[in-house]
Amino acid sequence: MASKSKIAAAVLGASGYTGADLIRLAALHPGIEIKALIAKSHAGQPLAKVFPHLGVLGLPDLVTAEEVDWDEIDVAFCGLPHAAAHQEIAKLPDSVKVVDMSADFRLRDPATYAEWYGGEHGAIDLLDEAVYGLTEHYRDRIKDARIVACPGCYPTAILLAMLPLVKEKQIDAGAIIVDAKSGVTGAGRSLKQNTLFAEAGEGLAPYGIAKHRHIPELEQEIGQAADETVRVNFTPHLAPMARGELCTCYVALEGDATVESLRDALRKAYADAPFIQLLEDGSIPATQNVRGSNYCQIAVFADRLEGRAIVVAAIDNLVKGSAGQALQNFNLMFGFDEAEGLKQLALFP
Ligand SMILES: NC(=O)C1=CN([C@@H]2O[C@H](COP(=O)(O)OP(=O)(O)OC[C@H]3O[C@@H](n4cnc5c(N)ncnc54)[C@H](OP(=O)(O)O)[C@@H]3O)[C@@H](O)[C@H]2O)C=CC1
Ligand SMILES: CC(=O)N[C@@H](CCC(=O)OP(=O)(O)O)C(=O)O
Repeated sequence: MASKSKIAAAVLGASGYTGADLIRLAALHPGIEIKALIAKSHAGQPLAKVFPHLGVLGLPDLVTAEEVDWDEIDVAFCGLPHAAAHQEIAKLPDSVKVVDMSADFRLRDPATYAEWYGGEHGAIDLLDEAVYGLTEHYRDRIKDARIVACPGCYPTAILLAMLPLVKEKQIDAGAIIVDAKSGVTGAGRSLKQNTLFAEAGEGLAPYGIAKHRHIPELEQEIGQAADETVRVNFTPHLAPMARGELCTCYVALEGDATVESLRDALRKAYADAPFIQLLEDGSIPATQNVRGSNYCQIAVFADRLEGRAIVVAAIDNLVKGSAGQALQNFNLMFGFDEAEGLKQLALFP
């Protein structure tokens, strides 16, 4: 049993990459007791066998969701593939709060979900109660939510960089062009040809050009901030590294906006944000500066093209882009300091 002062947590998808990083972080959180680790094909195995680096924690073996006594669980962190996530979350009792790292509750319009995710949403009734979990922009709503839908890793970095500029009308919300790179852990732990070392290890290639499923998520959030329908140009690339995400955003300035006024907008938006690091001395955001940490580095640069600027954001896809942000949202939902359990710095170099 969890001691009364601790929140009892279950991790759905404990044999996946987001699940593993969630366990790594949550196990050291003073207010959490991890009570159940849930997997599918790995159910029945000791955690130490699935992830030897987590064996030192002495946590229970992996089980199926059916084996868990959900009356004992206060919160479920969900690191399941989309579609499977909403099916499993719909089975949980209302007494369990949910921090979902999948895409299933991010899009508010079920028709948009069906269009981009290749199938009808099977838990539409739960969509209404889900709050978008971009912590820095939804704090008040996250505090009272039962289900929090953590953003995708690319949208996390891009929206953190873009939303303050859109809200302050510093940039044209309908003319944002994003060139993004992700490490291969972004694709999960299951075997895929394009993430084999031989095929990803020494190359760089775009994918999902003009049709990646993070586009509707970006358009939903940027459109809401701009109060108009927008289209976003977004091209992700698979980069030869395990972790990390770098998003370079090319923007058109509005009115008399300048590089300085863009920096002012970001400074104002993130004055009280413990994990946003604004680089204003010419330093360049880089994945190696945030690796293993919950920080997002953002910097604004002048463009040689008149009336334009370049905004660069870097995160670790498995921390700020999923498990770290999930824990940050958990902290708000359960009344902890937002940074509890997340204060470690990047593992550099
Ligand atoms: N990787 C990343 O950088 C990010 C991922 N996400 C999202 O988080 C979620 C998890 O991603 P990630 O950890 O990378 O994925 P992985 O492929 O590494 O892990 C998936 C996990 O889900 C379990 N699983 C797979 N299919 C089912 C099913 N049908 N029913 C129940 N459990 C199932 C697997 O169990 P088993 O191994 O036992 O079969 C495994 O534990 C996804 O929705 C992803 O889109 C979000 C942000 C960033
Ligand atoms: C490298 C890679 O494949 N990345 C994943 C994004 C992972 C992520 O953050 O997003 P979701 O939660 O929406 O899956 C992709 O492009 O689909």
